[in-house]
Amino acid sequence: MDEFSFIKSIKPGFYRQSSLIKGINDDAAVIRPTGEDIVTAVDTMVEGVHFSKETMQPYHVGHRVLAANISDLAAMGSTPAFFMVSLTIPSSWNQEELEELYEGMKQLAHLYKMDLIGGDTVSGSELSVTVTVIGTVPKGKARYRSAAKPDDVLFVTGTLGDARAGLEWLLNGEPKVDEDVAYLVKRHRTPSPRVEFAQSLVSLSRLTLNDVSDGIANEANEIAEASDVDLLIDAGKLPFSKAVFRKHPERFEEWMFSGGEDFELLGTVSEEDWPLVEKAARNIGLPVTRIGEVAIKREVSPKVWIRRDEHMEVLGPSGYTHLKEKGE
Ligand SMILES: Nc1ncnc2c1ncn2[C@@H]1O[C@H](COP(=O)(O)OP(=O)(O)O)[C@@H](O)[C@H]1O
Ligand SMILES: Cc1ncc(C[n+]2csc(CCOP(=O)(O)OP(=O)(O)O)c2C)c(N)n1
Ligand SMILES: [Mg+2]
Ligand SMILES: [Mg+2]
Ligand SMILES: [Mg+2]
Repeated sequence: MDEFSFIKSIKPGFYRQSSLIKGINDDAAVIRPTGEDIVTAVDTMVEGVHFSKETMQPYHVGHRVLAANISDLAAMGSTPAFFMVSLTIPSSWNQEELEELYEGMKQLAHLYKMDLIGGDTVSGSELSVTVTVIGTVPKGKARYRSAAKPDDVLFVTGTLGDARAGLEWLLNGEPKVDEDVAYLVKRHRTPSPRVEFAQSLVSLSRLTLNDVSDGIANEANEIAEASDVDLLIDAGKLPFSKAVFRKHPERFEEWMFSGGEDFELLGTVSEEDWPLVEKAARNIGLPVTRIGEVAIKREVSPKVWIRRDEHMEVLGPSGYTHLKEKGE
């Protein structure tokens, strides 16, 4: 199948968003804004970096790459609307696998009423999928990393470290699959972006959000730096699943900080608004945990501190980093 018949095969039969004027089949797509602010983000998944044929089937790659992008929209408080897909295809991937990859995206697109409105297709040496997402947010309601203020409550949704534990089993696990393994692998392969949670907080006047892609050690430092404040995290309060505790009692704490790919939301909110955050989470059946607080900077540069009993230590940005220097 050549490039043009491939594009024909993935072109959606209908569009869901009324603001779309032109979708696939011209030089570019056209959207007519409805008065809300437009939010956009892009993330890439590359074979050998974000997945391998051992860790994911094509369906999971499709799901994971769109979920990672939707997660960035969620972290801005935005409602997803459109996505575009740029594919580099190696000769080792066949037509059926590519269709499965699109099927993984389709399921999520359906859930969030998103339209596929364009993309690009080239051949290359390994599979790379780049997804661009476009969403909307009511004017002035985008949720920035720079919004944290001293005395805010620091919170996180869901549980941490599960995706890393799922990856561990996929790479080094024993063949036996029990309920815990199935749960952890699912968390790695088909993460759920926390869109509804962020949307349900739209009435709050001030809220900080950042999604957990690299690990909270990185994301907490991003909030501290952007807001020029310190964050204090109570190590004993970090939320973890029974599955990760049972399978990796020695390693799960490290993975909660730097495992990454959980796609939960880390955020801060005023003490006064914290009960509204708890209520919003309860309404959609998503756990949210108060894990610490925001404080005035102790030193010149903003820092994240981990509190264990009465002992405090600095938490550096130890999550996943691309382009590491040699020897690191
Ligand atoms: N190659 C690039 N060119 C331009 N902007 C980039 C590039 N890589 C990352 N960015 C921008 O840098 C910021 C941080 O990126 P990243 O850490 O990947 O965010 P996230 O972890 O939320 O996906 C974002 O605003 C992103 O758009
Ligand atoms: C085979 C394989 N090895 C290692 C990992 C771990 N890993 C790869 S990328 C990544 C971090 C998240 O990806 P990134 O591109 O940094 O996302 P962003 O922060 O831009 O959203 C992690 C933990 C993996 N998922 N699969
Ligand atoms: Mg990114
Ligand atoms: Mg992000
Ligand atoms: Mg991201």
